[in-house]
Amino acid sequence: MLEFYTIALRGKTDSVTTTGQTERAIDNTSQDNSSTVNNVLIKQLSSCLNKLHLSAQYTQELLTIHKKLLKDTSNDDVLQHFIEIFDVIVADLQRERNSATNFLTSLNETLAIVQNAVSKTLSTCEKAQHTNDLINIKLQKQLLDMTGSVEKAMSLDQVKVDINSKLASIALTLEKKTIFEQQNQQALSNQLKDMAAKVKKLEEQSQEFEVKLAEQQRKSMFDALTKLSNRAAFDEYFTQSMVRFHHNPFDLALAVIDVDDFKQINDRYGHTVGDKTLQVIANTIRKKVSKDAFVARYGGEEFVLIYSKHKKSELINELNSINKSIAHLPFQFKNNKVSITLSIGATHITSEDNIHTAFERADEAMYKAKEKGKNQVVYF
Ligand SMILES: Nc1nc2c(ncn2[C@@H]2O[C@H](COP(=O)(O)OP(=O)(O)OP(=O)(O)O)[C@@H](O)[C@H]2O)c(=O)[nH]1
Repeated sequence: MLEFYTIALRGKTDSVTTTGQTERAIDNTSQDNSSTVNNVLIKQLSSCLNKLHLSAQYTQELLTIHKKLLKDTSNDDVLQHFIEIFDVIVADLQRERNSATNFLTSLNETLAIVQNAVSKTLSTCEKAQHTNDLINIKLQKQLLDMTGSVEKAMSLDQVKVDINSKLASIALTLEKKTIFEQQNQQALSNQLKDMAAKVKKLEEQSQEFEVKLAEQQRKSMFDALTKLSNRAAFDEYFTQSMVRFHHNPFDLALAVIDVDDFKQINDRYGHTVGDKTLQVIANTIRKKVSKDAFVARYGGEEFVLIYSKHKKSELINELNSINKSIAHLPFQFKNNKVSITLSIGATHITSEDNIHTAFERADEAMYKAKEKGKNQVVYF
């Protein structure tokens, strides 16, 4: 993004300089410059957008604006679309922040309620202990009283009367003690039930959040337009494959596919047709490619494949077959039959390779295929 801003600023300064000059100065050369700057900016922005993972709603909005951006060429339009794109990105970041903030707030509230319930339960227990101690003291006093009365009694009748009255008091105290204990137990059990419900709610909230995070993580690895894995998923898969390869070498191969003259499709038939074409190409590659190969949209009209079990000749055969399938697709735009071809570069990974050298070699092979007239596979 920083890189992108720098280019944007440079583009803007250039355009400001030219507007202050004479009419002749704003000639074809400056228009060419401005359009080149716009193209560089759009390319840079497209690459930044490919790395962004917004929600479905905002991805759709982004795609719509991106389409307009590719179509409109005037400086004002391009600038306006850039602003719209930034607005969408900011809105999505705000949404994500709100959703995380809401979850954390509700988690905090529930935790506070649970903490409150725990201290209430502890204080109820302490109070109950205190009341129990008081009742026990009272009972001990009543028993002591009874012994004293027996000692002080002058006749058996007086002993009988005294003992009966003291026993009645003791029975009353014991009855109170039982009632108190029952009530206390009920209150404790209610508080525990309440607490269990709160903890359950907390668990449910955490699970919901986990599901949301997993879903977001899953979406962040897919390309919204073609439904293939995206560049982030490719980077992760390729890095892991490289680690496995260097640990224990196997037939690891990489293919870079670029659609030939795709700009013409956009320019002649519009970006919606361009998008649909990319979807059809992606679906065909997905159907034709071996089950164990990994397929991703690298960005724009570029796709990448990673193979783990193909030797050179099998690999080239499969890539040629994919190329043929695409070339035979019956595209028809505005009553024109159009044939679409691919330039494909492929290479096997060697023990000297890292992810960059391997990718560069496959990319160079793809450019070689373009140089040699496109619609072919080149293996380096
Ligand atoms: N419709 C549509 N077009 C896209 C998308 N991403 C990139 N493009 C377009 O793809 C085109 C790529 O053009 P170039 O890089 O000039 O390449 P090309 O026309 O395929 O020419 P060669 O590579 O030389 O065969 C540009 O016009 C981009 O605007 C997309 O998501 N949808």
